[in-house]
Amino acid sequence: MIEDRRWEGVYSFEDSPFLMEVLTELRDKNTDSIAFRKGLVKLGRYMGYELTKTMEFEKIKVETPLEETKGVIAKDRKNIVIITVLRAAIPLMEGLIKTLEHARVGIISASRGKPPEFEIDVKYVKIPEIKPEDTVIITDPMIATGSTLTAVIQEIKKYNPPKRIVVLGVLAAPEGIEKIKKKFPEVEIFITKIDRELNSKGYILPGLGDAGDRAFGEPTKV
Ligand SMILES: O=P(O)(O)OC[C@H]1O[C@H](OP(=O)(O)OP(=O)(O)O)[C@H](O)[C@@H]1O
Ligand SMILES: O=c1cc[nH]c(=O)[nH]1
Ligand SMILES: [Mg+2]
Repeated sequence: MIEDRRWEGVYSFEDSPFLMEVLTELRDKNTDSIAFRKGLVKLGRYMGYELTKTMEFEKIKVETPLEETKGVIAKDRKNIVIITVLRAAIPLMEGLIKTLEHARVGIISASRGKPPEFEIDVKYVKIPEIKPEDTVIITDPMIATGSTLTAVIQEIKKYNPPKRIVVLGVLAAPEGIEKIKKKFPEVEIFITKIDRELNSKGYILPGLGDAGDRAFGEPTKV
C-alpha cells in the first residue's frame, strides 16, 4: 500500500504484484465476464485484508490448552458497513465480505448519464443503521469523473456520522479523486491503481472499459 503524494489519505496498491496481476487480467479485452467477475471478487478479498492493516486491534490475553499468551482482538473489523454501488461493485463486495465477515451491507443504485453533464440518477437507497464507531466502506470499482461517488457520499452524509468513510475501488482517474478530496477531505480512498486520465466520454485511460457491462453484459434498450 503506497500513499499517493498528490493527496492526503489516498492509497494505491502498485507495490502488490498479486493485485497488479489481477488488474492486468481485468484490463485485458479478451477476459470474459466470468473471469472478470472472479477477478473483482479476488481484488475485494485481498483489499479487504489490506484494509485491516489500517484498523484498530486491541491486545488481549488468551489461554491456549497449554498456557496463557498474548493475542489481539479486532475492534474496527466488527464495526463495518459496506455500501455497494450498483451494478459493478457487486462482485467486489462479495470478495470484501469474505475478509470482513461481520459487515452490515447497504445498497445504493447510481447510474451515470451522458457527457458532458454526467448527471447521476440515485434511485434505490437501503442503508443499515450507521453508528459513531463504524467504518463505512463505499465500494465501487471505478472513480472516473467522481460524480457517482460524490452523490453516494452526499447520501451517506444524511445518516449518523461514522468514525471513518473509506472508498475502496479498482481504478481511478486523477480528476475523480481531486473532485472527491476537494469536497470531502476526510474521506480516505484505497484504490488498486490510479490511471492516467479520462477520455471525452468520461472513460478512464488506459482503464478496463465499462466495469458494469464487462461484469454483467451490456444492457438492452427497450
Ligand atoms: O466517477 P463517475 O464518472 O461517476 O463514473 C463511475 C461510475 O460509472 C460506473 O457505473 P455506471 O453508471 O456505468 O453503472 P453500472 O455499474 O450499472 O454500469 C462505475 O461503476 C461507477 O459507479
Ligand atoms: O472507465 C470507466 C468510467 C466509468 N465507468 C466505467 O465503468 N468505466
Ligand atoms: Mg456502466
